Amino acid sequence: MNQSKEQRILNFVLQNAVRGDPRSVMETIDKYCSEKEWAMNVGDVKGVILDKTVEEINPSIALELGTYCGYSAVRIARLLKAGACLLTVEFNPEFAAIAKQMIEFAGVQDKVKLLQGPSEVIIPQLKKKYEVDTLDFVFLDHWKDRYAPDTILLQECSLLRKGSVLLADNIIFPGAPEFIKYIRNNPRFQCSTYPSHLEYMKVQDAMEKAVFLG
Ligand SMILES: O=C(NCCCOCn1ccc2cnccc21)c1cc(-c2ccc(F)cc2)cc(O)c1O
Ligand SMILES: [Mg+2]
Repeated sequence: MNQSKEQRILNFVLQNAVRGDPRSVMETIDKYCSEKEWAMNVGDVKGVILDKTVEEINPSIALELGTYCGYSAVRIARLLKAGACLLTVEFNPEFAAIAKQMIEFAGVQDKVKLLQGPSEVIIPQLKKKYEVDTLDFVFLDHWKDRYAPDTILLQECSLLRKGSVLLADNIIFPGAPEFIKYIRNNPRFQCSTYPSHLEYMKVQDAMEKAVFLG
């Protein structure tokens, strides 16, 4: 049975990156996906916006929706302080299996908890099953039509507190129009837009940051 693109990305990392070195894993994925096969990692350009946001917040507890191959999980986890944790949610079991290996190879597994399933099921479980109080940071990078309903669900589950920061990928391409309409007109969020480019392409994209005001 021939390999998936995601398996080829993982194999390239296992053969070319330095075990235990998150920066090496990120660079190797970016090299493969810019030179050989495009893939929907947040990438090295938007990745800098993600880095700056994580460093500014210095979260104790972060949630990522959309793990994929684990690129942004490695990217976020490498910046987390001792004792901090990233919960990352992946719907697709094959992608989750790839990401688990990627996260372990990078050596950040002690900071990352990978949860496989749909966000609408997992978000309501975060408090009781995963012992979350409130989230300091949420990175939205999953189905673009789930950004708005999941932002509402996070509020309904009391998972946001005054100052919680959401960062959403792809608000230009593929786009998340319902989310933008919801969040920019909502007095409970302070929004800012970070124009950028689609991963590995010269196509315009942007990230949206939304601070929950409580
Ligand atoms: O579609 C994208 N991401 C989402 C994946 C599925 O996510 C499903 N998924 C993952 C957890 C999770 C939890 N609950 C429900 C669904 C859940 C995505 C797509 C593109 C893109 C850009 C140009 C193209 F020509 C084609 C595609 C770029 C991106 O950066 C993306 O992030
Ligand atoms: Mg994305």
